[in-house]
Amino acid sequence: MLKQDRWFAVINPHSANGSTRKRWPEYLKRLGEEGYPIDFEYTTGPGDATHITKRILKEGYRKVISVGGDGTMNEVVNGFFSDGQLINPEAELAIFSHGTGSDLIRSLQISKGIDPFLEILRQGRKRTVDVGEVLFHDNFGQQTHRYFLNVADVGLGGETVARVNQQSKLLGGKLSFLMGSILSILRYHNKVMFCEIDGKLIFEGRLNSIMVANGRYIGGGMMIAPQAELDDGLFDIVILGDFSALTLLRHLPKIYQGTHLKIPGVKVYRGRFVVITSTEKALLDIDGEQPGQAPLTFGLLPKILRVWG
Ligand SMILES: Nc1ncnc2c1ncn2[C@@H]1O[C@H](COP(=O)(O)OP(=O)(O)OP(=O)(O)O)[C@@H](O)[C@H]1O
Repeated sequence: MLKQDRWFAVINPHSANGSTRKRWPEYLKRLGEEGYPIDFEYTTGPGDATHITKRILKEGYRKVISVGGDGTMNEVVNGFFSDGQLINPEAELAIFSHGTGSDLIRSLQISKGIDPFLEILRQGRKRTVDVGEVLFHDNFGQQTHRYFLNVADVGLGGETVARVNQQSKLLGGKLSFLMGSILSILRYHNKVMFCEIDGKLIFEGRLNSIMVANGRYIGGGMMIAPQAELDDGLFDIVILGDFSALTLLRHLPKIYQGTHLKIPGVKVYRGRFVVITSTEKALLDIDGEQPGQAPLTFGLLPKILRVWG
């Protein structure tokens, strides 16, 4: 079989608290038995999934599987691009979610596990989805950029992810993020931010956080942008206003259910270009990773990436 017809899996052995390394051989065997022989490589550390993906796409592979959590998927998506363009516009991504949080597959309405994954391969269903791009300052103050499929946010989410990712996620994604969120809500101070959408200043003042959403879920299952569509060519921008910690904690169940948009102080907009600045240090979260901080400039690449599922 030619490289372009074979699947290549990029595997983060460290994901799901290390269980991915233990279980991959059994999944590989099953995939082979079902008629899907798979080439693969384990990542060796943060950022490696991007390098591996770029390399194999340049070698001629076209079908890539991300095996790990949301962080791995984000790194793999970043590997589809080089010099601001897709390395191969025909390339395709399948997501075998084996992490703790799994917010992207919630947005794609894919279930976890080898059987639903095999079903996706058998059915051959694909969607062409939008990809977000954000320019930001990394934690050393250098300007850099990153692509994302799901949700990027600034403010409380950035602080929560920084906290949760420093700890083990042995309690599972949902509980780890819930506890991280509660601790962060109690310690966080709302920040003055300015938000411009498609050239118009739509918000200036003190607020809790701004979500720039392509998908719907963050934080291990909070439906933060219930109306977002992965392929509508637009971001849903959700602003959580100047809430006190107690008010936010009271509303937390509504955020999990996606019924928070009617709460006074929550605002939703749609747009394609978003600029966010802050007078204070405001941390960025991209697909569950915390790579830097504001100022942020977002753009959307409409219907650009082929995803199985
Ligand atoms: N070989 C490796 N060793 C250690 N860390 C790695 C390795 N490969 C990748 N990473 C890093 O592991 C981090 C977590 O990965 P990932 O998000 O896929 O798993 P998770 O935390 O279990 O899942 P989720 O984000 O869905 O909760 C990422 O920041 C990634 O860069």
